[in-house]
Amino acid sequence: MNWQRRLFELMQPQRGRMLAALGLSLLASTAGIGLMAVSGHFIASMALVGAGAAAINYYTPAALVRLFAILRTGGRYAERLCGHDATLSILARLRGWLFGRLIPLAPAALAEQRGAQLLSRLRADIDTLEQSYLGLWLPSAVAACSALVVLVVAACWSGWFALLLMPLLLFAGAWLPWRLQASHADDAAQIDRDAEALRAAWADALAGRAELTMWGAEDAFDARMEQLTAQREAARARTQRGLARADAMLAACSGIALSVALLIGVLAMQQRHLDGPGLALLAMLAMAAFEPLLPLPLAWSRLAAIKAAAQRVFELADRAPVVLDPATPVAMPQATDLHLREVWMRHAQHGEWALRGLNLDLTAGTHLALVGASGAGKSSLAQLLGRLYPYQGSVTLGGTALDQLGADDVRARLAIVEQAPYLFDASLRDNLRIAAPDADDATLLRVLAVAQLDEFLRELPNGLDTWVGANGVNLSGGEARRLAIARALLVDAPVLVLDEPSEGLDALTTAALYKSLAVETRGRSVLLITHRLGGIAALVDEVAVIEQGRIVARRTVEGFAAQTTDSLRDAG
Ligand SMILES: Nc1ncnc2c1ncn2[C@@H]1O[C@H](COP(=O)(O)OP(=O)(O)OP(=O)(O)O)[C@@H](O)[C@H]1O
Repeated sequence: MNWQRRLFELMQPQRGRMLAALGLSLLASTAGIGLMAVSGHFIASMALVGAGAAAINYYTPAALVRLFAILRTGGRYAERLCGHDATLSILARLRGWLFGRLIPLAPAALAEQRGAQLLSRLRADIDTLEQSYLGLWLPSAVAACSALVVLVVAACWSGWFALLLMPLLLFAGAWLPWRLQASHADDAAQIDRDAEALRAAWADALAGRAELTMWGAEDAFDARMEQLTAQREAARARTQRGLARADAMLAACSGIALSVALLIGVLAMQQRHLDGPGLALLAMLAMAAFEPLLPLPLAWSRLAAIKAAAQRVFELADRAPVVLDPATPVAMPQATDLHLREVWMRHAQHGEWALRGLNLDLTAGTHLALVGASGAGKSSLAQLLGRLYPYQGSVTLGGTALDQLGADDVRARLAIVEQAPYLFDASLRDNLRIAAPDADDATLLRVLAVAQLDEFLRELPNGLDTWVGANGVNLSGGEARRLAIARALLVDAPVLVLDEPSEGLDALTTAALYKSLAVETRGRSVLLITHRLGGIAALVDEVAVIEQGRIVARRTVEGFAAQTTDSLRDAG
């Protein structure tokens, strides 16, 4: 299905408002043409009366002038109201539709997209698509219908006049805008590419300002921005020149039409088929016929951008989610033993394997640490358990395959605190309540105490109402991580997976955190992912070692500590 059809289908629910705006716009436009033509006739008649040449019926044309003027002004006002209402509804629908499509894609099917860049590009694309109705299709439809009305009126008076007017209208209303958009398609693509590159550069400049300043790379960065801006402006200027040429040619067409009308009109006057006011009406009609065509060059210069935006949006929306919920999820088992057999997983479809035939058992109530070097695959395992990425091999929870269970059911059993948890631009309370919307303040304070944030909270003048900022920017890394741990504790899930919870914490706080977590999670399973071994004995009973995506050893925590000491002694 081509992109226009799909776009129209998406706009279908707003069909009524769109048609109403079209009708009103057509009314305003034809009333404008009528006003010009009747005014010409009326003024010429009045001049003749003034010269004493004739007596005329004053009332009918005066009433028509008033009627057309009212219809033109009122129609234009109502059309704007209705058109913008339709556009805003289309915008809301497009945004909602796209958001609904994107949610199941993140993160696996959007692996190659950067969050901020994706967001700003989609925003720009949706804004461009929003213009498709009001900025392109509506003026085109109005111009076509108005031209048809003028041709019918002209044909009623003289077939020749209509025949001569038609090619001029076709040239100005169809060929000119089409030619303009075709000859500037490369410029439109260039503007689009440069805008995308500039958006990415701006996102980098804002996020990486400190690095750019620190390493003295600001000038090079600024030069790149300037080059992109200059390139885009050059393409814009070429398009503007094309637009100016098209406008001039349109005005020339209108002038030629006027000359044709005068020529035919004068000939008709000689044969006494037309009087002076009739000639003025004809001339004004010919000129006014081109008025609805004036927005067309600009409207059609938008076509390439609209097409590119639609194709990008549909390409993204058509992507299949990589992790699919089963059509009929199996009922959640009571048991919570977790078994992984020969599990392979990677982040991108053709990327490197992060887990390579991993085997791991976490029977109910076990507290296990997963340790390994950076890049060994620890976080990948947490992401797999959170059902964010597909896998090969067998993963069972309570004896049922993980991919047979509903994703929400799995998440209710498995609470996962990621290595870089996301915090929302909201208060501490709201960030916690995302996990348990009904939790009261006492419950929140209790889990914050378990996460060793009670002292921190006491020092905050606004307590739970403290604003954490976008992605917890107002908190330290360690505070943000502990807030995420507190949030996970609210779920009361039988299996808790903690990815590097001690990152950014001093040894004393780490020890206190592990101790309170040990009490809080008694009877539940814990998978502690870490590369910092200090203090883990307070929380876990066993340690599994991961290397290059496989478990290579598993020991009691005491056995592991003894072996590590021996290895260090041997190395020394
Ligand atoms: N989003 C991603 N896209 C592509 N590859 C990834 C992604 N995340 C991790 N990887 C790759 O997967 C492999 C395992 O990474 P993972 O983050 O699981 O390691 P880790 O043991 O948790 O390391 P660290 O202790 O440094 O966090 C690495 O080779 C890494 O480069």
